[in-house]
Amino acid sequence: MTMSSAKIECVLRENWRCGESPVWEEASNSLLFVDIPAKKVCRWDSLSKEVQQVTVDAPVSSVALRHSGGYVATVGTKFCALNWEDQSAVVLATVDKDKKNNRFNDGKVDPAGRYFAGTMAEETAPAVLERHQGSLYSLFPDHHVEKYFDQVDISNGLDWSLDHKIFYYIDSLSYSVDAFDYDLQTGKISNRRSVYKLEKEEQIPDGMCIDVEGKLWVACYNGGRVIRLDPETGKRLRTVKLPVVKTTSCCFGGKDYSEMYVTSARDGMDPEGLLQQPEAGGIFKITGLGVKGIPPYPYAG
Ligand SMILES: O=C(O)[C@H](O)[C@@H](O)[C@H](O)[C@H](O)CO
Ligand SMILES: [Zn+2]
Repeated sequence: MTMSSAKIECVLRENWRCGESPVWEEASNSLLFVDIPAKKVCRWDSLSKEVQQVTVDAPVSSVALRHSGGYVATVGTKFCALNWEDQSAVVLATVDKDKKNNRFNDGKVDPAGRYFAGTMAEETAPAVLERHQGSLYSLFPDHHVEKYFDQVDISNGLDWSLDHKIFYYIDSLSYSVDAFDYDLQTGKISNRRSVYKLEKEEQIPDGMCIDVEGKLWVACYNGGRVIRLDPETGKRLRTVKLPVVKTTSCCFGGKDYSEMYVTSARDGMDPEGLLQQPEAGGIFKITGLGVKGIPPYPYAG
């Protein structure tokens, strides 16, 4: 089998501090993403190339579409509804009330419209933090929150298998991509196991998304790459390197979800690294991968 050759282009060079949570919004031909420490939710119009930004009052770690309009986002330790027009955020639920140093990290909506997101202790430097402080939660459509487990270091990438029977999850400092059995009816998870352990040069697993063939794409923080994994065999199928080392997350978007978008960070880089990687903190578009993605699910509440 020949692998199609990928083309990588930096489409936005605004040098975000920590770009994360890319989400394609088909209705507006836009890429949504966040800059966590800058407390910004951004929307890049792929046709006009304009970026709009909404600034919130705490680190914002993920954003998702909302069925009833607008978006939802994880801000600090709160699940919020975001109204783009008047730039307001309404709190839907708060987690980790006893953990003042915690914040949410990555989040994504499941195929039934529940918004999953996990927490972590705030970092003093990338991947330097008090360990085991995080938990994984989901916000149900009726706005109640369920907690799945605690003892998480850095709650990160997540997605669901195409048949909705498996939930994939990354706790970054475990250097593993894990799977759980998933019950879509109840939103319950069980039977945790590892499907892939990262190799040393792949560094820290961060954001993740699934493609139409059921294979997983994982952005490797400090590894400057996205890797494609077969969760059934545990084998890495492909490595696509990017011109920046702090690749944080990935999603499919564009026409028919045939393009991949990758976010990156510049926080934590020294002046020399920034000189060598002027596109650090940019948003990248990868075309010619030869495989498509699936549309993101909107929050149902
Ligand atoms: O965006 C995230 O997931 C974290 O908030 C970031 O700080 C880094 O990606 C992390 O340090 C890598 O492990
Ligand atoms: Zn992340």
